[in-house]
Amino acid sequence: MVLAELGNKITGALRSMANNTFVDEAVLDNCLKDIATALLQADINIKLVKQLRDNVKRAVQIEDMASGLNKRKVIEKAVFSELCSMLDPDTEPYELKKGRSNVVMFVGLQGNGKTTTCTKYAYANKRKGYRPAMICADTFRAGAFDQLKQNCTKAGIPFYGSYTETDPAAIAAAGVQRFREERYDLIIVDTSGRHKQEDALFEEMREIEEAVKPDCIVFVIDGSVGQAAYDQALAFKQTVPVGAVIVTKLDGHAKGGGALSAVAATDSPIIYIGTGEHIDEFEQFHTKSFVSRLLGLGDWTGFMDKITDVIPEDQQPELLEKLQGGVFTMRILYEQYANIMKMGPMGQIMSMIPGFGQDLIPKGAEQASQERMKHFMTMMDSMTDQELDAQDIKIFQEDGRLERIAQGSGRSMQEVAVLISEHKRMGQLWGKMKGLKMPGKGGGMSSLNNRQNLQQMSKMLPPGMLNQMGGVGALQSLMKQLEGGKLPPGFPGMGGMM
Ligand SMILES: Nc1nc2c(ncn2[C@@H]2O[C@H](COP(=O)(O)OP(=O)(O)OP(=O)(O)O)[C@@H](O)[C@H]2O)c(=O)[nH]1
Repeated sequence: MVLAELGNKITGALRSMANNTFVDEAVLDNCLKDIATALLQADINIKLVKQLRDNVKRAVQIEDMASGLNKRKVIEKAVFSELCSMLDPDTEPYELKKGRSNVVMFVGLQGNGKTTTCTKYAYANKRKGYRPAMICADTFRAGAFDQLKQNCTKAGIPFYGSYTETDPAAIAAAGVQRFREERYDLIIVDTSGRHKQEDALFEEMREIEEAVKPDCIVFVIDGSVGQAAYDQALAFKQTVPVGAVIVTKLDGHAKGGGALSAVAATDSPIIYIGTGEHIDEFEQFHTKSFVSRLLGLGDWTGFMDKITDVIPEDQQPELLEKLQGGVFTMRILYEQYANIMKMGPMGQIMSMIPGFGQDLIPKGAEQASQERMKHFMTMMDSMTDQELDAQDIKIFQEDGRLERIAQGSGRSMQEVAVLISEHKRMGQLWGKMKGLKMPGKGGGMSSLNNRQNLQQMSKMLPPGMLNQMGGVGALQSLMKQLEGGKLPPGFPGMGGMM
């Protein structure tokens, strides 16, 4: 991600202050100059950069600072907090409400990733327990309805559109009415875009808004738009009441900064970012976590979001019970693989851990790991209930079992044997976790910043995940290194599934 370069440059500017014995006005000015240059190079709006510089200087008041204070730390804190303010409009996004039909309309220029983003948004909320449905109100682009249909079919989401009706507002209204009647609680309206801002597009947007009266309008913007992003976002906001922003394509070569400035233009919060073409490559946006990650400080909140996403709170006691029981069956292993698969790309998750970059797990290795898990799950699909719930692995030594599982799943007997030994290895790991306590609701889920909390977290992780990360010991040694102010060059034991 090119944004990582921005983070490195800002961190570099902050660290360079350590080269000076005394941190005075001149040192601060130099550091801020480097930070401003980095932000401008990332296409952040020039007015916002100037504001950040002025605000940090005002907040720090270096000449008046008491002599005992660690000036570098104060400056770092001020920069962190100004970066957060720049990305946080201080307005809350619309919160979806259960038990009613929430209508969310997506707007943005053509090609910015609207249709893909609508599907990702629907899918992310489906996983949270909503019943989403999508409407294609784009009659401008030939093939738009087909694209939406294809996306929805893959994601298992109902859709509505028309090949004959030419009025997008009429399609949107009819679709919303139908899905309301069918009691869908999240109705997503995908609108058309144009290559550029033009009156016809804005008029159409107004008509659709009028027809469906959405609860929230989401503005989708491509992360690579650059300095033009601010004016583009402003034009949309002046036409319809944009309430949230999603920045797409923050993977790849997007500089990102321009699109991030859309927050200031729309006065609306970023709710998600797109980090790839795949439906899973979509992350909830929390300003502080994002800035933390940008500066290489990790993102425990995002990390815990992912974990609580896949182990819903009501299932956590059940997991705890199994843990305390210390019996590790094939069925538990199956559930843990399913949890890991639900978490999405591992590289994305690892980048949320302090000191790790997105590039730690190469995409190829990640795919191979997912494939392997899928194969394991297919083999387990061919097991009987007796095998899945067996408390003693010896059952698999009985004549013909391995062969039957291999045949049923279309895998080789050797692969089934590998699965059995993997199960054994994981069972031993679980044995070590016997009797541990699970953090309770609000019990430090988002503030895992000390050793005790980190240990707690390790207890919550699905064992497959923990294994991928290098086990409990790896987490603890990571914490030790962090306490010592050192970021580790790599995570020990990245073997396991990878
Ligand atoms: N790398 C990457 N590609 C993305 C992301 N989001 C969308 N895309 C790709 O961007 C291209 C355009 O996406 P669409 O969803 O068709 O764009 P759109 O804004 O709906 O276009 P119109 O329907 O014409 O308005 C597609 O190839 C998507 O796969 C992302 O986060 N990362």
